[in-house]
Amino acid sequence: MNKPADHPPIPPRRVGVLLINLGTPDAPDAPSVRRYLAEFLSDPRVVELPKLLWQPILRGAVLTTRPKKSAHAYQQVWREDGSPLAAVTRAQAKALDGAFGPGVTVDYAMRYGRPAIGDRIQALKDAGCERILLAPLYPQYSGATTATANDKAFAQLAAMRWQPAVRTLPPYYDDPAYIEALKTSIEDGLAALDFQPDAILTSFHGMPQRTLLLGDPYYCHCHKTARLVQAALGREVTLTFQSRFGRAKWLEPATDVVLEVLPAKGIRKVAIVAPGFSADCLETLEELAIRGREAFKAAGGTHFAYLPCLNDSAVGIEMLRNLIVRELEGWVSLS
Ligand SMILES: C=CC1=C(C)c2cc3[nH]c(cc4nc(cc5[nH]c(cc1n2)c(C)c5CCC(=O)O)C(CCC(=O)O)=C4C)c(C)c3C=C
Ligand SMILES: [Fe+2]
Ligand SMILES: [Fe+2]
Repeated sequence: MNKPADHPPIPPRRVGVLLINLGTPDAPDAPSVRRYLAEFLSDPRVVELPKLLWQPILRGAVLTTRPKKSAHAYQQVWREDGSPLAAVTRAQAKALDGAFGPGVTVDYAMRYGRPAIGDRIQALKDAGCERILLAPLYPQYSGATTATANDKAFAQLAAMRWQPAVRTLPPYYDDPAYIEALKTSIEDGLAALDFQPDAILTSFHGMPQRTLLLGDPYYCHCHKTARLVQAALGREVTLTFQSRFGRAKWLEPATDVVLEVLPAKGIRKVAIVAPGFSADCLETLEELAIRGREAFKAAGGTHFAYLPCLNDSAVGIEMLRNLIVRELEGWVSLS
């Protein structure tokens, strides 16, 4: 049967992989940070307070003070190619594009800001992707990260007449490929130091403690990752939670508090790593590598090293490639 002359174009069938991360401002200035924070902190998966209570606080107190302070922090870590989180995620997508054969396109999107998840799903579909793997790059699951990224993708699907089939990448907090990549990366980082640390800290982004009681597995996923990293390294690691936000009680122990008390306990040399972040970002480069170092030294610490995230390192990309190949099984043959 012939196609009617006005039939919509049909591109060749492809598979898409969409890497998703949190998102970041477009520029390190207060108006851009304000726009970003307004979207991020209005997400009910992130701040779980009734809208009528939270929006006045957000619009009144938070968005009038925090953007300026955060913009200053972003300026400390901004790169020539933009925000570290955006630059690294872009590099990860580039490194993985082509790694799954000619029929698979790898792209990336951000939950907040740009490139928007909805736009990239539509672009993949327009390019012929009838099957899409959504890959939120959070090793440990939480409602505030993994779930909201998937929600946003599903909201786009809800508006599409011809939806692609989708799969989602499960959290990989205990995946041997992830633990092995962390082990290699940490060992390489330690070997390059001119000192041997008395303690290794694994710092994970915090969450309100209430989320644990409400059934979010994030806390347990972080603990399992830390325990497996400890076993893989064959030495003790100390788990901490960073980036406290707001007045509620957050998961403990807090990274900044631990860094400040360690020197008094005779631990004056530390190395700190952030296994919960797939890409270095404000929270690692400014909060840990800059402010963490200052706090530790001010408290009497003598040696401090921040070990980078897996980013687009060879081991990091190989790990992501392994996870993704597994999830694409049955969609593409890659033997
Ligand atoms: C890796 C997992 C993350 C969890 C869990 C998470 C929870 C969470 N975060 C906030 C508030 C803020 N986070 C901010 C930055 C930020 N958070 C993550 C990751 C997780 N957040 C990343 C990767 C980043 C960095 C973004 C970048 O541009 O580099 C910020 C903005 C920066 C600032 O003003 O400090 C806020 C605010 C809450 C409330 C929360 C849990 C409910
Ligand atoms: Fe955060
Ligand atoms: Fe922070």
